[in-house]
Amino acid sequence: MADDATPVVRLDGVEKSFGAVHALTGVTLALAPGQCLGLVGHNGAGKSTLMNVLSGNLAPDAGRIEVGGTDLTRGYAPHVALAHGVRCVYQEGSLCPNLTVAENARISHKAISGPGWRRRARALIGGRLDEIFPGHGISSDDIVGDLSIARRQMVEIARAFAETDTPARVVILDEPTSSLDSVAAGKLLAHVRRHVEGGGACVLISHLLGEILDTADRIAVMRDGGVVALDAATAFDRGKLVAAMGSVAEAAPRETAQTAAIRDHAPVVVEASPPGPDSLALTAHRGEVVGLAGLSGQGQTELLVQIFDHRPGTVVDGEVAMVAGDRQSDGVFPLWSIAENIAIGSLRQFLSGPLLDHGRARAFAEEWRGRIGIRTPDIGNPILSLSGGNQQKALFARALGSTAAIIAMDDPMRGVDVGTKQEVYAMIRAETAKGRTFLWYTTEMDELVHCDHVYVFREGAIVADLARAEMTEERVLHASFREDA
Ligand SMILES: Nc1ncnc2c1ncn2[C@@H]1O[C@H](COP(=O)(O)OP(=O)(O)OP(=O)(O)O)[C@@H](O)[C@H]1O
Repeated sequence: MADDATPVVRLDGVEKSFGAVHALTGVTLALAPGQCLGLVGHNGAGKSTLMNVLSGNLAPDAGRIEVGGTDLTRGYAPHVALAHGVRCVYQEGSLCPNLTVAENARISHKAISGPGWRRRARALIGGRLDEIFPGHGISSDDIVGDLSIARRQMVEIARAFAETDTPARVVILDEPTSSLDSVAAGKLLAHVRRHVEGGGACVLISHLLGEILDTADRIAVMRDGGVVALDAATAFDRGKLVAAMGSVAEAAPRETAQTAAIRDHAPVVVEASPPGPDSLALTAHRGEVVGLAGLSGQGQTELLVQIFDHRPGTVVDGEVAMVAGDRQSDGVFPLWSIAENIAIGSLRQFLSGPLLDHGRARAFAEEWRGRIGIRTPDIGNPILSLSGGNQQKALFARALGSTAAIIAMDDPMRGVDVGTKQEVYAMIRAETAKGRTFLWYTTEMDELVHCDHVYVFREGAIVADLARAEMTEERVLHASFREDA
């Protein structure tokens, strides 16, 4: 780490507003070569907006942008940022779904052109994927839209680190591990360290404070559009970060005794079985929190969808609501308002004869905005005006506000800040006390403590059923890999 070197990037007094929302209120931040800067803050704090300014996608209302000691403020744009080696892995993904992995690599590497470009694009992206995520299972000829969200995230990351005519001087990673399981996340974070130790620079945005503390050299904490703390990573611990972000204390996992009693209740999902050979079957009781774990893409989402759809062969006693993890593809209605996105899960409650009572639907959404803390000046604004984490909160509100007895959650905490997570965990506990059942697929190992028991998935089958008392990260990982692998 070279603290005294010329900053590779310097932002000075950057301001940005969207109508009444002051997303950035005068941010000054420098990044040295050979440094990983961790950036944390609550949902809507301004992290993505700041990175969109740095990558040239948003013009600031005021302030200066310097790259490599040169003032580039006037005319700064994505192609200027790229030409100066500033790369960005976007939270919502920026790949073209109808193109192949290699074609997507070609789009951001214009130096690959002329005869044989396809072969070179394949080699470029394939090589980076092999280096960062060995065993990734992605072909350079795969159509991006056919890949799981985790694999799309891997391609996006490999593309940002790939180098042709300009080196990757600064790689901005906006919640890069949100869809990766713990094994793939570990590979990425090890690569980030290799990158900075080789003289590159990274900005790492994450709501997983452990990975920030373990990976970053310096940490900046943002709150309400400004940087409120900035220091060496060693000066922080989890508690200090949480306090600087203005978040709430952590909820305790529920008692094992409570868990045992639930098994006496009637099952609401009976023997739901994924198609994999020799699979155990999933059973969930009234008032139970059932975890689905394992490496990502092992059939967890497919089983949730099977239960959500009440497909033949699955006995489900009650209505099911789903919280989508891949919010861009399966969750938000992008042309609708925040209020409409929340109320759509409960429309029957708002029927007045054959007509919809819009006033009641809006009041319902307004109530949920307060309960789950969606940061917006107006619930009638478009859903896409919300930060990523706040969009995810709207999806929670849609499911929790419905009358469904069973809530299926597909890795639902992607992009949700630590404070909100604690509030959602508490809401889940309160709802189970009223008899609701939760089926909860998570790629965050820490969340499994909130489950009564956990099914571990491997290659489309359930291979283990771990009770709370016997659940450790080691056991989950052990079951996630084949004995002979
Ligand atoms: N295009 C936009 N139109 C209107 N408001 C926007 C737009 N983009 C961002 N905002 C607002 O700016 C504020 C900062 O959003 P930003 O996405 O930067 O937050 P964030 O810290 O990245 O949050 P998260 O952790 O949820 O990703 C939020 O209040 C958000 O609603």
